[in-house]
Amino acid sequence: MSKKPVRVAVTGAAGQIGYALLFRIASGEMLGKDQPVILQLLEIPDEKAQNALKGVIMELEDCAFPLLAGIEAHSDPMTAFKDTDYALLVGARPRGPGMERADLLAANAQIFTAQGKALNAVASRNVKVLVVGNPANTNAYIAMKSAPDLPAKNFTAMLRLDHNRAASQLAAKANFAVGDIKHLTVWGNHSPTMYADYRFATVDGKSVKDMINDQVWNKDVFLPTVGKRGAAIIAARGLSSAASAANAAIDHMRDWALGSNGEWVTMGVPSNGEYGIPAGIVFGFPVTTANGEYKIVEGLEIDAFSQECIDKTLAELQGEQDGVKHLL
Ligand SMILES: NC(=O)C1=CN([C@@H]2O[C@H](COP(=O)(O)OP(=O)(O)OC[C@H]3O[C@@H](n4cnc5c(N)ncnc54)[C@H](O)[C@@H]3O)[C@@H](O)[C@H]2O)C=CC1
Ligand SMILES: O=C([O-])CC(=O)C(=O)O
Repeated sequence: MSKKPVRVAVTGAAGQIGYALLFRIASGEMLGKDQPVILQLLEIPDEKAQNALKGVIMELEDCAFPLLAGIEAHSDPMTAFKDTDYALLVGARPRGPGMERADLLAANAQIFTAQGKALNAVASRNVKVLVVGNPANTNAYIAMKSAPDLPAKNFTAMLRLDHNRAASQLAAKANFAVGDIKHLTVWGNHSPTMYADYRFATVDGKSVKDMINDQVWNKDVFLPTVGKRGAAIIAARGLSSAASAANAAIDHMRDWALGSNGEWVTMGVPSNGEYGIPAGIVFGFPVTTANGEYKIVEGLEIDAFSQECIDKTLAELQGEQDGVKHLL
């Protein structure tokens, strides 16, 4: 018997990430090749954006995806999020050259109070929320705080792009296949302060740290390369990363919904006090996922250098949160 369709809301659906994301969701890459989906697409109530959304919908129709059980266009989050099971909050202003993601807070924060309230009012009580719009951790925090009737744990931020970037840099450095790396993580904020940590990573049971054995490369090359990759892409493309961001969003939601088979993945999730991160801060952690739930990997040793990195990214997140207090 075929499965009942689930509802997937995507905001910013006519934007560049939206264009790289929707077709993959509709083809079953996110929730499985046996899971029908109804897409609930939100764009701003502006003629140009709504027209662009119509065009995207025409293309989705023209793909004749067997799993696409319905498509809706919306201009109001209160209708877009009705009964939604999954919400991918992508719609927000991207940064341009010379900006940091935190510079977007003023422009984007209000989007996430409104959308948090709408999710609180009309979404499925089990909705799984992924915030992609930047600054992603703090926007997820805002949405979570604006939705007091939904479980806080259901609000997550995207650090998977950073995780994937780190895996790729390590594979190139130590000459292994990128898909073979296990136990990698990225701690903290989706910003240049993030701490990509390969101390526990292995390939075929061998330690990646031992294979590389170069703390200077870690500190002076690897961490800045991963941390500033978004800016490097903006400098090269004139636009922020879109296909790789969409791919990371698919990875994040797929693993959350379908499980990571014991493997670590990185998700930005509200802390419960793990590793000394104050409760409620949306922080990148190593997690494993099973049965639609994630679990933070606990008990890892944090050495002095790692603690310094974690403290730095935490301080930045606390500063961002202080800056949005008046909205909550
Ligand atoms: N967390 C991450 O790893 C990444 C995050 N991003 C962020 O994702 C966001 C979207 O990026 P792009 O798709 O490249 O931008 P874009 O400008 O191409 O598209 C954004 C779309 O969102 C729409 N939008 C704006 N406000 C909205 C609202 N209140 N409700 C619904 N739709 C709304 C716009 O009309 C536009 O069509 C940006 O904030 C960007 O910085 C981008 C890459 C990676
Ligand atoms: O850097 C940006 O502004 C877009 C983004 O978040 C990324 O590519 O990591």
